[in-house]
Amino acid sequence: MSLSVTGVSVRFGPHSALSDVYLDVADAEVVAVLGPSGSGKSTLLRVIAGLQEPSSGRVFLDDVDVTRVPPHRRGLGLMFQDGALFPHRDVAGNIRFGNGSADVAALLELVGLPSVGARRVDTLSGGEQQRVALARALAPSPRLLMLDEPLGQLDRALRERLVVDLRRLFVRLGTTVLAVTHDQREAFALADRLVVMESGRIAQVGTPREVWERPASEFVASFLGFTNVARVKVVGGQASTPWGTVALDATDGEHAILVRPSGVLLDGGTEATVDLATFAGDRVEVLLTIPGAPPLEVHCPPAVAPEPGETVSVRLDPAQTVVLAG
Ligand SMILES: Nc1ncnc2c1ncn2[C@@H]1O[C@H](COP(=O)(O)OP(=O)(O)OP(=O)(O)O)[C@@H](O)[C@H]1O
Repeated sequence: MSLSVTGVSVRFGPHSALSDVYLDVADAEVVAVLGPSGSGKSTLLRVIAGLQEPSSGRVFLDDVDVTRVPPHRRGLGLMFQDGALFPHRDVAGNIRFGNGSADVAALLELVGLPSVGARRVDTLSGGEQQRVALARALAPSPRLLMLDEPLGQLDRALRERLVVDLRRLFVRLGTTVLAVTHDQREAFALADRLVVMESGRIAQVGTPREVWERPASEFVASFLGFTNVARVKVVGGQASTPWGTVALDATDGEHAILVRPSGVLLDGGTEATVDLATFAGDRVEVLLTIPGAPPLEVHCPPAVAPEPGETVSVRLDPAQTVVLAG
């Protein structure tokens, strides 16, 4: 099922939770909605589900205007944070709730939990409960599945395992999926395309690779965890950054740039002092200080990483310096 949101705004009194949002999702596409707390992610999902009336704008499912259609007649599968399971009922009873004719055994097989149908929900682990909630959302055979923090409360290792299962399941079912998450790694692993939200507006839409390689703005770059962001002046293809000059393919004038941590080379140039070195498995994340400049993050292979207090000299790799739009 395709989805189209056109010009949707939601106001709560003087506060705008969504401002003029446009979004198209193709049939069978998996889209993740990312953004800081309060940026409007849940409100967007609630508008699409019919749980929140927009102040203006429209929602189309397969090109049919459903803006005034009640939630239960939109044919969507919902797995929302507040749609918790009934802990004292058994798994089958939870899945059948509101889905009388559901094939419980087949749904449990689908989410990788065969033979728990008779178990009480409160005897299942957190990860198993998430799978049951997913089975319940899939029970009406929705053509658009909407998930709000599907792996919300789980620990990192379990999330990473389940996200792979989810991705496989969505590909197999061919369901269109819109999933809200605040976890960018989860979004990258799950989605064909990402929507990054900022204060009720869409800050960027693109494939995970596009968003990672070319963040559209300083906001998106910072949200993705990049710290080496600065406003620079470009003259004749040379950018003067607080950390030294670098060749930059941009017009003369002011630009916002991002230097990837792997694009800071420790082989000559501006002198810097190592402030912090944090071991992160396959790399060491090093924070450098240059007098008068913001901190500069660099990722080094563990074998060659400098120690705190050491002096190094840095050079910026033009291939890893990106111009940001906003
Ligand atoms: N019913 C409501 N009444 C008033 N304000 C609301 C209501 N629902 C949401 N808001 C406000 O709208 C903004 C967007 O909220 P929303 O829940 O969509 O954000 P979110 O991105 O999903 O955040 P989180 O990641 O914390 O869940 C917030 O500032 C929130 O306080």
